[in-house]
Amino acid sequence: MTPDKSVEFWLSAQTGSFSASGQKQLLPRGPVSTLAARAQAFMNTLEDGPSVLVGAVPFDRNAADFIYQPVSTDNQPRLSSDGVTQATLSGACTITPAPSAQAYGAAVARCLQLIAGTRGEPAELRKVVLSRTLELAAAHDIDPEWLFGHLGHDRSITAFMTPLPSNATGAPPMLIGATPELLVSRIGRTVVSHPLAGSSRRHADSALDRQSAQWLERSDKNRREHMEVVDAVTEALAPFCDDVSTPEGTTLRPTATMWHLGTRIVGTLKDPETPVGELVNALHPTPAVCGMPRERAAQVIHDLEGYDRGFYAGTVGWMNASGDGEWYVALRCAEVHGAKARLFAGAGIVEGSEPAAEIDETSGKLLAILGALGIDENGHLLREQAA
Ligand SMILES: C=C(O[C@@H]1C=C(C(=O)O)C=C[C@H]1O)C(=O)O
Repeated sequence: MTPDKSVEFWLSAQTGSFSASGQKQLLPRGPVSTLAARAQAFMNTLEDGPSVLVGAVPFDRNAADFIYQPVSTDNQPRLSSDGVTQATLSGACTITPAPSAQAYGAAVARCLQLIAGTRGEPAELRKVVLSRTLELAAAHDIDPEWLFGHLGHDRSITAFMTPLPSNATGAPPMLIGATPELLVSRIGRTVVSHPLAGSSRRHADSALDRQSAQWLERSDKNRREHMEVVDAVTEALAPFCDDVSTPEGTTLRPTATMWHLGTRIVGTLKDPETPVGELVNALHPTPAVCGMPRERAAQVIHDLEGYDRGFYAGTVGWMNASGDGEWYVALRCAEVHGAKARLFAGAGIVEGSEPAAEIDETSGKLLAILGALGIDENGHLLREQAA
């Protein structure tokens, strides 16, 4: 089944898809620290409509989220892209990298100096996730459902689409993406988080592809970076859960364009009343998208990136009156508004990172959304893909 125009919110995972139509009532907006309390107050006074909230939390913990009660919700099998025929944007488009790849490389180099400069200090910087963006201007409006529909080609990811706040009248901006990363889910007492950190590119040639995966598995730098994220998530969940464990250990997680190291972390709530909003607050943003220590890394991101991430590297999901919910990290995504889109990708910078490799890694991550748009990083049309 292909996306329905009246639907504004979609999450389409391997296990099935969840969609929500219409916006009935906005949750009073606020920072993530008050999310659980606002959601609770909302549910307590709810008179009609679904007892579900959907939407997005921005990267900045102090910025206001955009979460609402929809008019109706639906659960279906995973969306397939089978009916989606037009494979590329129609007409010419231009892409302006912001920053340029070269300027991004310089920011990575600066970041490495900052990391080295704090070595030995009590709160030394160990990791900063730096991102870059591509500004796309198309000849015609980009249809959010069309783009979302194309993301279903990659069955390893969770495709998402959610509206964003807007001052203007007309269709709101949408955040649309193909995330491989679960921030946290809470169903009953079971809590799951599946952080990723450590990446290498996929290749069409199968021998090269295998080599890239093996390199990642054996890379000490990536393993260390990954374990630090796993430790941080485990520590953040520990106060809420009895037995936090990693049943499968660390495994290779492929998407269509990237290899990642991933670890599924599972716990059982001590207090069955703990709602998912409280867990989102405890975890967001993890070092997979911000860095370590969190506040110091967030400051470096603010100083070096030079733009507001908005909802990129935030979290997108749903929660209900029982406190259940699923929240994914908003990655491999674009903010789409009319004929314009802004695409985002970042990479974790640690001691030993190399600017050229981080430029290449972010290019690989951008391919998730560029491929769905049918263009390359320069805005050139890719060959007509099989739909
Ligand atoms: C920041 C992004 O990805 C994150 C960073 C990763 C890394 O540095 O290895 C891996 C997966 C994600 O947690 C992104 O896709 O923009």
